Amino acid sequence: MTAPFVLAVPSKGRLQENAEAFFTRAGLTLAKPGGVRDYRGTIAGFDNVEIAYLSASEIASNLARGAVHLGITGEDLLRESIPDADKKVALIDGLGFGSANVVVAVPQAWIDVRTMADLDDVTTGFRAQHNRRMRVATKYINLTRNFFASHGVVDYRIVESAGATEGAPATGTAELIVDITTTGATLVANGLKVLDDGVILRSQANLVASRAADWSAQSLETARIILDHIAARARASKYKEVRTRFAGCNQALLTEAHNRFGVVSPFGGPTSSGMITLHCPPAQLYALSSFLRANGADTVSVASLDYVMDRENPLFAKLEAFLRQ
Ligand SMILES: Nc1ncnc2c1ncn2[C@@H]1O[C@H](COP(=O)(O)OP(=O)(O)OP(=O)(O)O)[C@@H](O)[C@H]1O
Ligand SMILES: O=P(O)(O)OC[C@H]1O[C@H](OP(=O)(O)OP(=O)(O)O)[C@H](O)[C@@H]1O
Ligand SMILES: [Mg+2]
Repeated sequence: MTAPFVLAVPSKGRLQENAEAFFTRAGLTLAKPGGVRDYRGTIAGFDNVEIAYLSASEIASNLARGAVHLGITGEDLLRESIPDADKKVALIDGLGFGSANVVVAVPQAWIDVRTMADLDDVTTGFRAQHNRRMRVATKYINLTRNFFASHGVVDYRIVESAGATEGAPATGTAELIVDITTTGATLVANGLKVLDDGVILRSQANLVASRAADWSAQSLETARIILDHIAARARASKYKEVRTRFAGCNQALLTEAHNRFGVVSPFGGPTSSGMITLHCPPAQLYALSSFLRANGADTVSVASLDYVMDRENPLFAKLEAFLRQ
């Protein structure tokens, strides 16, 4: 039997539910044959796919090693744990969930410290005055080093923190922190503020491909089918389907609709009786239907799309381009 194609899915934490819902929306039904506690799964209808349920950070390291072909994890974990990440993994698609920023935060009481340049001044002053360097609590060691270096900040040292990082300044184990934040509530609760230019990374969950995985012809074909499902769903959710028929519907009108509302006509121009099917960005639906009625349409119907299967698959194209590099 040939080696299976391995897809890594978050097994816990805040990415888990969203990741499972994402595959379901794409028409890929994940199943755990051994019950909820099983850390191996399958996709209904795929014989040769193995789902590996792992934590978000394990998914990042497995992608780097090539132990999984595709996986879902946070960009923060990829950039932190994989040196030269863009050579080892391809971020195929941002998924619109798991959004969080990796930030530099200092005590709110430091009213004169608003920017990284201000931080540079105080770290230098601190070292001169106390004869030791300011401490930065974080688990994002590599991101912190690179970001501080790019701002010329050198008088600091990192105190590795595995959890409750925001508490470090109050408990006296560090002067400032680098951590991930979404709502900012944890920072505020701990009397901290983000520096104005202190956003290191805007992260979200991504669908990620590994270069080091075993990309046999069969694995590539499996990836193509999985990405085809995902692309069809992504394409469908960008548009609503708009249908109408009226005598004055012509190519000039469609060109105007395209330019004004971002509308596309996937099946070509209107029929001889003026029948047309359009795809329209959701935010432009009312404006488009007003435009069509002003030009003679009596009725305009709007429907949601589940899937749009195009010949082109931009996600698979990205994977192929990455593996060719
Ligand atoms: N507010 C947030 N705080 C932390 N992580 C977030 C947040 N929002 C989104 N994430 C994303 O979720 C990823 C995993 O964090 P989460 O806390 O959900 O998992 P976890 O089970 O704690 O993982 P691990 O055990 O590996 O730390 C983060 O690396 C980040 O990409
Ligand atoms: O900006 P906020 O919306 O307040 O979210 C940020 C907090 O959430 C995360 O912790 P998490 O809940 O994952 O706990 P953990 O550190 O144990 O993983 C993160 O480490 C912050 O502490
Ligand atoms: Mg966590």
